[in-house]
Parts: sequence; C-alpha cells; structure tokens
Amino acid sequence: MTAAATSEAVEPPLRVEGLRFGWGEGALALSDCQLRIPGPGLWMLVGSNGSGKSTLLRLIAGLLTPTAGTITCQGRPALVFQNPDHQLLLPSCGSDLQLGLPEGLDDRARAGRVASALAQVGLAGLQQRPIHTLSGGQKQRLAIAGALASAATLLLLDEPTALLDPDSQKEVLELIHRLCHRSPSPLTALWITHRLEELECCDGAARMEAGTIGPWQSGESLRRSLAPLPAGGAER
Ligand SMILES: Nc1ncnc2c1ncn2[C@@H]1O[C@H](COP(=O)(O)OP(=O)(O)OP(=O)(O)O)[C@@H](O)[C@H]1O
Repeated sequence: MTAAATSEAVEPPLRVEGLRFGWGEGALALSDCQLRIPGPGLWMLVGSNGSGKSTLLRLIAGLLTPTAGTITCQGRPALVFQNPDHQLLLPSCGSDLQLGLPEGLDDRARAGRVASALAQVGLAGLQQRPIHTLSGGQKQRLAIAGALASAATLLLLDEPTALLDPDSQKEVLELIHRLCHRSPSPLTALWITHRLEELECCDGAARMEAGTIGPWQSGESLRRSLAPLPAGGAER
C-alpha cells in the first residue's frame, strides 16, 4: 500500500456528511452540511450571527439530533461554552470535575485523573477551591479541565474567549493550542470565533454561512479575506 493510500485509510477525528437540522417551523439552520477535520490540531470556524455554528457544535456533541445526515467522531466529543457559568455546576473545582469522569474508575484513579486535568490547565492543587472565587479565565480553564477529565479527544469550543480579558484570552488560546500539539496523543479542537486575530493561531480555518461550511484554508488567508479594507483601500 502506498503512503497516500495508508493516510486515506486513517479515519479523520470528525466527519460530518449531509447534516440537516431545523429549529421548529422556521428555515433550516443546517441543510446538507459537510465538514471533515483531517487530523488532530486546532481548527477554527467563523461566520455571521445565525449561520449555524453553535447548532453544528450541539449536533456534534449529541445534544441535538439531526433530521438527516451522519456525524462520525473518533473518540469522545466535549463542549466548552462561551460562558463557563453555564456548565460549571458544583461548588468546588474538584467536585465539578468528578461529575464528568468516565465510569469504572476506583477512588484513587478518580483523584489522579482530577489532579492531572487541573494540572494540565494550570490549576494544580485547586481541588477544594470554591468555583465562585475563580476569575473568568480560570473558570474557562476549569471547563476545559472538565473535558480533559472526561477523556474527550474532540473539544468543541463555542467562542470560549468572548467574555475574557486579553490576558485570559491569550492563556486559553495557548492552552488549547498546546493540547492540540502535544506529543503523544494530540487533541482535536473545533473552535468558533468572531475574534479574527485568533485565526492566526489555528491549523486551518473555514467560513460558515447559511448552514454551509466552505473549504479549509490557512487562518491568515481567511483573516485577510474577512478583514475590512483600510480607509481608502478600495482605491489603492
Ligand atoms: N434554541 C433555539 N431555538 C430556536 N431557534 C434557534 C435556537 N438556537 C438557534 N436557533 C436558530 O438557528 C439558527 C442558527 O443559530 P446558531 O446559534 O447556530 O448560529 P451561530 O452561527 O452560532 O450564531 P452566533 O454567531 O450569533 O452565535 C438561527 O436562525 C437561530 O435563530
């Protein structure tokens, strides 16, 4: 078998084919939506308000059921919301992470997994810390730790930095980038953003409009195509 044939045989982390979904009576949010993430890394989606990005992530996460089409994930997906207060449910960091652990682990393995997830996001030792005492950026990193503790390999991030200050935004972006390029077992992340500067950190970016996703391109070229022209630029 040739190298090309071998790489084609490897299943991609995510394959979405012919996906269709509508909210109630209105127009379809997604109609024949296709997406293939070719390998681990940080992949970004941009698009206008209402173009279907959040609906797509909820379908991939299994929170919604498509009316047609297929979603094939290698490994477990986990959603990270724009506002971590919408997904952190228990009073302390450790108890919240315990909620999402895989079944069948003994107490020691559970504690080890929680400690490791906290350490990976820069919150080592904060098991007992009340969640309400964390900063917004720390809460978002705790939500990411929840995904890690649950053994997710596909992170679905819905504008995870939209509510963060510039320093916390950078920390979260660098954290996800690191997790997606670690060796061994790099993760795959599908990251929705309206912050065009974030496109420079991704491995590929695509534009979603009216429920349909365009081809992958470099983050830089998509950013250039979306950035407004400088004043007088049209005449130059
Ligand atoms: N819970 C809901 N009930 C009814 N319609 C919804 C619901 N959530 C989304 N929609 C509709 O589905 C369509 C796609 O919305 P969606 O939130 O997926 O877009 P989006 O690209 O994520 O937008 P944004 O960038 O503003 O977050 C829109 O027409 C929206 O009004």
